Amino acid sequence: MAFSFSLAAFIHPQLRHVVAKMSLFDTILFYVVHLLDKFDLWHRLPVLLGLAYLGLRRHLHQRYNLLRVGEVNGKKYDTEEFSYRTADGTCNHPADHLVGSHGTFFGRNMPPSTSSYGLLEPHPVTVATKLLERRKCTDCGSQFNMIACAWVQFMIHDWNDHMEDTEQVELRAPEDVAAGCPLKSFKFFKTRKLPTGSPDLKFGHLNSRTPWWDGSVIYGNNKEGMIRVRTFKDGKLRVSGDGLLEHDDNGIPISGDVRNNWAGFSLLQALFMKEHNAICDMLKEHYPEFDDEKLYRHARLITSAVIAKIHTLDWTIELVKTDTLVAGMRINWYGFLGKRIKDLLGPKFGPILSGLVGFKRPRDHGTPYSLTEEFVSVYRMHSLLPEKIVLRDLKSTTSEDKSLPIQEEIPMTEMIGKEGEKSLSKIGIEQMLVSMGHQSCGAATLWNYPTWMRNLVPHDIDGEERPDLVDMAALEIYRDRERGIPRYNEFRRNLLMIPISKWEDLTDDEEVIEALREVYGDDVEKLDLQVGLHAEKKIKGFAISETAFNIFLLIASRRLEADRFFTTNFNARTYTEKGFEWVNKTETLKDVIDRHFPEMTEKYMRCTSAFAVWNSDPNPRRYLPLYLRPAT
Ligand code: HEM
Repeated sequence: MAFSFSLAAFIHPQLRHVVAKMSLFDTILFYVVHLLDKFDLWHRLPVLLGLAYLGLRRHLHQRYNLLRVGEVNGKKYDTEEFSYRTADGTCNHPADHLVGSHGTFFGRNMPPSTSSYGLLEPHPVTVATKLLERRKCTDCGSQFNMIACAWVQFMIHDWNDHMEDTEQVELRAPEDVAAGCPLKSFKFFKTRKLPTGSPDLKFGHLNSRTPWWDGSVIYGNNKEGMIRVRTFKDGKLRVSGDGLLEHDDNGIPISGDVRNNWAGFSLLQALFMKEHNAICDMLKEHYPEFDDEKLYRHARLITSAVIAKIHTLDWTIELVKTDTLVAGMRINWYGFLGKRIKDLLGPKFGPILSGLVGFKRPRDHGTPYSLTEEFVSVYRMHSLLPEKIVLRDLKSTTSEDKSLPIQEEIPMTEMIGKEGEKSLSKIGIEQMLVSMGHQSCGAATLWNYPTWMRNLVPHDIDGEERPDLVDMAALEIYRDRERGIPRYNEFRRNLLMIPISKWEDLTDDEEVIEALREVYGDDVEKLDLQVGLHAEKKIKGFAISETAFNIFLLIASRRLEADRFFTTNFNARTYTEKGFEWVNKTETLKDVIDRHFPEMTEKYMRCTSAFAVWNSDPNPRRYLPLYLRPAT
């Protein structure tokens, strides 16, 4: 009794209630995680111990942070007949054809906010003006470049977008900040809110994109979208002669997703449509009996797996650049025993030893797959976008460190939407790709929200420009509140993380603390999630906050392990022998770039990953095996 009392006293008072709902086993795991959190220790541990911490934390999130929103009442179907990714994301879950399809509910990682603060408390435009708007562009150094920034939008447009209502809201800038705001007021559509029919979470929002990692950003989210991009010849997609996207008569790109596009995003769409077409050529050569439909279906499976693999083994490793995370992400794909053993023996030894990918059945931990409201919030990374694109002169000779002289600086406003498409076609795919490779992207910090996004022309779902401009910085604060996302401290408690009790727990930056006090007083509970995520002290090597990372830890695994085409059907039988080989041989974005532009990285890239700044140093050679390394 005395023992359990003293243990309870060890837990942060605001987290004691979470233990009440846990099993004894989970309570013990939670104590271990909490102890390491108290001393801010896990990321300083040697790789193996750090991995053990992440394993325990992920287990707890799988048990306590997956909430079902609404019922999915699809049918059972013949999984053999549907051994391909459908246009609208149906027929992936083995027992319910609707799970994860276009137009289903977003799930949740935690209950909606319980705070009593109003939608306008403090006013979103005040938060945007005093804490978010960029003062001067802070970049990510050599860690992350503009390809990495475009990549994350490329992923978001594969996974999620909220359906809108037909009713509009208007936000007016409060008088004391209005003079500093490009828009004194702006209008936008409410998020569409629907009853779920379930007693716990009564309302929910619908996802207009298929949440599976199915490449819908290039293939579309339904049948009409798919028809738009296909040539219906040899399985191929429509790509223009200059290697970029084709456009319709209104100047809108032909691609799976065209909303709020910019040149870098379109470029990645074009690159992976080319990848799809190259896969079609390869398949046709080896399987001449395949018709257009069969070529398309197999090429889609293969391309989607290549994208998922690059995100897991290349992009994420650059985002959270520590030895522990390199090991963790590789274990997600290949397992603890590594690539060589998996290639040799197959995924025989379960998810930890052989990886989540190829596991014999998908796992959803009792909650049907969807992406979540909180996942969307932690991916609000518009501060990665710069004020201008720095174009490099490819005609000049590179210096020894592969640096290139600057040819021109183009404001981002000329790189977005239809105008951006025109700029890109003048620049061309190669110059744009190399230039993006050489430019560092913005950092996820306060006072770094792009100024041009405070009077942005948003698109509708068809890529048409809307008449009402929006202040995105303020809109994002409003969106989280409107969707019931808990504020920062409640969000952390729900993620079993230690909440802050004073501003100094969040940051050492005096200037930031002063500004937080000006907007929120001393009430740390009022702090908006976005502000907290951007203000939080970062773990060494992390380009994002630890709070955001904990959502990634859960969902990055879930996107793989819940998907039939990354588990039961991740094999040569479904992908074809040659297709499976294609996925196995592609590890990084550099591999894809090398395939389509054979001389580019050799000539212009010095660093190891195509997501780092290209003229920066490659990763140093390390002799100690990864699992034996001390903390980074
Ligand atoms: C030029 C580039 C971009 C433009 C013009 C743009 C614009 C927009 C707009 C207008 C919205 C909808 C706002 C609303 O009504 O709620 C949005 C949503 C969003 N954007 Fe971007 N964005 C860009 C790049 C990015 C990047 C680089 C990221 C990084 C992850 C990103 C992440 C998101 C997310 C997570 C949402 C919320 C989606 C949802 O509601 O489900 N965007 N963006």
